[in-house]
Amino acid sequence: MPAKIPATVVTGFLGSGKTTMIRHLLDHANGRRIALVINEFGETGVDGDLLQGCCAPGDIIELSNGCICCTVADDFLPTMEKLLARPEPFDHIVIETSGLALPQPLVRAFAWPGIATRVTVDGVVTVVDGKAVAEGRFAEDEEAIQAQRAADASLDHDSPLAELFEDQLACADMIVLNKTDLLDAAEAEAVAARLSAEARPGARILRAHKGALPLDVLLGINAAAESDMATRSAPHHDAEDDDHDHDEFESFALDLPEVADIPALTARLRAAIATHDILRLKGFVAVAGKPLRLTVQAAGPRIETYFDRPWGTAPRVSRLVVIGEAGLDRAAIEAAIRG
Ligand SMILES: Nc1nc2c(ncn2[C@@H]2O[C@H](COP(=O)(O)OP(=O)(O)OP(=O)(O)O)[C@@H](O)[C@H]2O)c(=O)[nH]1
Repeated sequence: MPAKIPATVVTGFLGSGKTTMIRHLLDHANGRRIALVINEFGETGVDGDLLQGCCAPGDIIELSNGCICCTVADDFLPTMEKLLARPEPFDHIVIETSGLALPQPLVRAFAWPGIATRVTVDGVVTVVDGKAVAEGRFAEDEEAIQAQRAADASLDHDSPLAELFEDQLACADMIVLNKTDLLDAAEAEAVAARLSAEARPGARILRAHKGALPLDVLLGINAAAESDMATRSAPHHDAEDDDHDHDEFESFALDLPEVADIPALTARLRAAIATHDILRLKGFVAVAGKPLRLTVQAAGPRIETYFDRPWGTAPRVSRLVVIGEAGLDRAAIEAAIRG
């Protein structure tokens, strides 16, 4: 029987640096043929666009019908079948889950008949925004939990952000403590200690800047993760409990006219993010007089803008995707960003 194709599942919260790490990996693939499956939260795909040119065009598949962990049977398995049916086999498959996905249901799908004999999960790599952890963005608000429990004795769950974070860590073979450039030595130590307390035994924790880790470190872990799922659940979950919906989070796209003043746009974005607790914002903006499109990225409070490539024949449409916990005040956010 031919050897199974190894697949790496890359997970990690919104904006932690998954796409950046994968871009680095693909740029250093040294001729290895890697297929990429990308899943994003929200209907506008930004990651696939950012990764264009890294693989042969047909080797990137975007799944945009909702979060991969909820659409495994309808979307993910047929996609794998198609990849496996290609006449030229891939050396490796990399799957970037959405920042809101639970990795467990996806990894479990690799045990399904039809897939199990042909692919194996080489490893689950969880990317962590070290600065966000240091700032306590995934920490429990103990007072709020106690107040909720006091009000409803049957209630036994943590904040959606904290639960997701724990689930993503509990599944990992390797945890990438990313964004070390934003941490001092003591913060980095404290974050690493927190991660190792929540990681499964034996999971490696690697520090990284912009996810720049060698391919041979990220790939080739040989974990066969689909075969030991019982060890990959966070304490708040039963081993087989994939119960998960995304009602706790929402996203919308916002179209803008051409922008003349980038610092003014950034200031409006900063104010909107702070006021409305936006978790993630990303997209492309047309700037007056500029042939290149402006990529705009915000992970929590930090905003990055850079010109990446000419619009070419694509319409100069400025579009930003906004993601936050459910209940975003869309009208107010739109007004704040438009100015
Ligand atoms: N300062 C700093 N920024 C980083 C680092 N790695 C990634 N970023 C930035 O963080 C932002 C989000 O990075 P992405 O790679 O798009 O994150 P992601 O996890 O793919 O995001 P989603 O797919 O939306 O969940 C971008 O602005 C990156 O340039 C890092 O090591 N340091």
